Amino acid sequence: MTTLPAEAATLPASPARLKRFLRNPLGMTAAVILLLIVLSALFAPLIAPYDPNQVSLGDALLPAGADHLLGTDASGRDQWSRLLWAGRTSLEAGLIMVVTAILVGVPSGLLAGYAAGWFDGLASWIANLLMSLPQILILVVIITSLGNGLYPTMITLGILSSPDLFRLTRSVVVNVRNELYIDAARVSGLSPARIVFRHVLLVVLGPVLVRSSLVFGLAIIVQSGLEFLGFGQSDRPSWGRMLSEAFQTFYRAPDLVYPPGVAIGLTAVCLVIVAAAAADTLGADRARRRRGRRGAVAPGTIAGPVVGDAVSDTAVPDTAGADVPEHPAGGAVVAPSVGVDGDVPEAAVLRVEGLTIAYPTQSGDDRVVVDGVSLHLERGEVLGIVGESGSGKSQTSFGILGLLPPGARIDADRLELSGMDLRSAGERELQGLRGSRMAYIPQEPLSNLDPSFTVGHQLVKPMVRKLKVSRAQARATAVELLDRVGIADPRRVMASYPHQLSGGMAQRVLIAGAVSCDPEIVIADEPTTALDVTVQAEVLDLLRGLQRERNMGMILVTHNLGVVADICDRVAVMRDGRIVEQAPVGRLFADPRHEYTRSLLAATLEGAPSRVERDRAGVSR
Ligand SMILES: Nc1ncnc2c1ncn2[C@@H]1O[C@H](COP(=O)(O)OP(=O)(O)OP(=O)(O)O)[C@@H](O)[C@H]1O
Repeated sequence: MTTLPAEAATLPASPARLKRFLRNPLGMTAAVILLLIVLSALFAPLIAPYDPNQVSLGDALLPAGADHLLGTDASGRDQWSRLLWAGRTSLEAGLIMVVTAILVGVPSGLLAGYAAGWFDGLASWIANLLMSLPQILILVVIITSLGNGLYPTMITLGILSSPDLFRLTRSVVVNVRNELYIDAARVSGLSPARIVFRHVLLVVLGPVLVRSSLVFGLAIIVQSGLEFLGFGQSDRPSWGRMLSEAFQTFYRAPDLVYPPGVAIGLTAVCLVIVAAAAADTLGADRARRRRGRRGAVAPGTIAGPVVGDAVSDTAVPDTAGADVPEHPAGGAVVAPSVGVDGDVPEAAVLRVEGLTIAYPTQSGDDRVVVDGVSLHLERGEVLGIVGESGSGKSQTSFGILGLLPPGARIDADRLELSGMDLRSAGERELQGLRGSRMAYIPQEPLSNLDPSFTVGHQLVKPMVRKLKVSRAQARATAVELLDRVGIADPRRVMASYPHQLSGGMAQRVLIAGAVSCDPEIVIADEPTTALDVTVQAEVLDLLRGLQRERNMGMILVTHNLGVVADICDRVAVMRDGRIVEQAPVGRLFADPRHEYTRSLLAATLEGAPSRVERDRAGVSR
């Protein structure tokens, strides 16, 4: 998670995507045919030589000729004019159905997939119910009670086909919501609604558009079928009605079935081909991005673990900052931590006292994962939190940021940022603090950038929103920041997408984003774990440099005592949710007092004598 990839207002320009689509000859041909069909329907009043309903019994069943391009029907009506006008009805019908299906299916799918919980259960149940209902029976009931107008019929059909889009949207959102860049957006202080509109909707858009074209084709076929069966308005020509009428005179004029039949078939087939070509284009795009994420690792960097692992490893919360529930009075909070926080200076920017985080278990007891942790952070200070995996380092960080998942119970005697009590802050207030006063730097740089937006977008938007500066100002600051974090060609990188960056570059971008709104504290959670050793040292130097320049308080979560020795002022050693020892770095390395600290140091030094022992032996460092 990070403060950075918060917002992006527009869809990224995608000339490459368009080019790929244009290079697909089948898709292009189908798109052109569709366009001609739509234009001819739109301009029917101008193009059609006759009134489509003008009966002239004297001209009945005339063959195709100069006067009547496609001949006439049994009532002497001009077939070409009827075909053009009928296109309007059929396309309008398709549009009504597809728009209804989108309006019903997509928002509900977004909400169900993103918020989950009871709404997901209810919406999925309704979708299953709609899919199991006999649709033709429902249509007959609707037509009988509301009449056979185009709107009631097609809206009903739209509602009946919305479960398809609901399921598609929901499944895409369920996948996307676990992406780290969505967590990053939460840390940056975006509300759930903004996250959905800025980040999730964009990912859903492609598959939904593709599926909607198929629904459109289906709508035209279904509407034609209904007209063929005699449902529909007799005063409005449609392809289905033309087909039905042609069948009535089939033995006398069999050719009359061709124009409406070809129009229905051609439109439906073209829609399917365009949908398939669009799906191919988007699929190639996604594959490229995935390859990019795995492969866009520059020489000297290594790819990190897969996203899913990263999420579980770091126990990233899975929903936007839930309201922080109280720890149950007298709950299963075990003995307080034996860690020592020393004297807390009045100027401390962050004060945490007795922080306890617990999760309910199936047996009904609480499992305490952070147990009475007390720590503080001054401006300009770097506090390292070290400890083995699962010791509660990340949970402590998320507790401070107010980003624990639902179900987490949190309690603290004190939790203050510059004197502000975070325990009583509401979710909106916390959203306001995250990304501006409290920033976060994650361990998975590439996964924490939204692949859909350029680096520039992802740097500029949070500044515009949080600092209320103009886009131009934010852009200028972003370029300066990229330059400061050691990116060689900031303007080019601003226009790049995350898959075009190496892991080290992406982490520099995230660091630039984290400090862009001048936070009071930065929490860096294993910021160098996914990077190559050579890049690690540079990134640590960068972090230390920025932290000093901007006088920020920084919490550095790490497994690595070497990193602590390099850049931390104080260090807290965690084990099993408790701080077992907390001391200035020099003291801790020279004179580790807790047995666990000594074992950590011994493991780090791989059997080498401790500094105390070396000092005693007169060995200089
Ligand atoms: N949502 C959750 N529900 C229940 N337990 C959780 C949840 N998230 C984390 N935990 C537990 O909390 C404990 C502390 O996890 P945390 O992620 O803080 O460890 P960590 O020290 O940061 O480890 P690592 O260095 O591997 O990231 C772990 O035992 C973990 O299983």
